[in-house]
Amino acid sequence: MDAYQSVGVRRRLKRFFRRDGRALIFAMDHGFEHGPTDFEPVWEHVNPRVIVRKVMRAGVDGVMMLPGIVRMAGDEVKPDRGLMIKLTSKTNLRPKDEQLLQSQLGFVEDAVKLGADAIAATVYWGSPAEDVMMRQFAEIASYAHDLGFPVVQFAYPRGPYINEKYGKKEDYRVVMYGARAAAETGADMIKTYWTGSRETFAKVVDAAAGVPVLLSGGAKTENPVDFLKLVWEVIEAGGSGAVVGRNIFQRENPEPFIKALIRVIHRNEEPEEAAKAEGLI
Ligand SMILES: O=C(COP(=O)(O)O)[C@@H](O)[C@H](O)[C@H](O)COP(=O)(O)O
Repeated sequence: MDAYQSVGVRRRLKRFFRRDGRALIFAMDHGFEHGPTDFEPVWEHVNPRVIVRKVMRAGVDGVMMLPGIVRMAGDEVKPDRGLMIKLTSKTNLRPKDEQLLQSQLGFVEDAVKLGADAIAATVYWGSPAEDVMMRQFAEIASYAHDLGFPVVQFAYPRGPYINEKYGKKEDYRVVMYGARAAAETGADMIKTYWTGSRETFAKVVDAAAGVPVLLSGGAKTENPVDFLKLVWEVIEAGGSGAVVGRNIFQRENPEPFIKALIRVIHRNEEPEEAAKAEGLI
């Protein structure tokens, strides 16, 4: 028989994924991590209740937020969607070299009290502060697993040595390394960068050895079809979906865009076809 906790981890993880094993998750930690200027393109979305209501209506599978935003807008998250609460972050206000550390800003108990279905933390693999973030992740994961909660790792290679050795943090060799390190540290879901091609992203998925790998959205693309194409490549590479923030909340009318993303992720529709069906082109 399974330990009780294993059942909890599996059940909660399923709240994010549809039967196809894929998910579209809305990310909204930007007010803290990038600053409220990220919301300026569509200022009404600075209010989490407004944007969360829209993304729920459009059909996202889950949301990711920091604890205080869950307190403000958690009631808007429908009970049949996954709620991911992230317990580490950093502001953009720190001195640059200290931005290679994410600090813990909440505790597993807080996430449990707020009704989390999964608990997330970032590790900047290769950062001078890697040791601190590894420990944070280990402590969060150990306690969360004990209580039956899955853990999500934002596995981001980042730091001066990576730049020196690989030229950029999106080099597939380091993204793949980060994904592997996430799997080896007990992550139940991994969020990471796009590596630039289907072939290289497929290697990242392989390196994660069965732990679902989701794309971290990135900056908004002017042409919505370009982002749909990117997500299409992720799915073709064996990725399990995407965690998307700016490409959703920086659009004046995010609902048809989300519906098009759902068509690509869950119905295997080609990007142009999905965009046409939702009136984006
Ligand atoms: O991971 C984050 C920031 O990463 P960054 O330091 O900007 O590379 C999160 O703030 C976001 O949740 C994540 O980037 C997803 O949001 P978008 O990139 O799609 O806006």
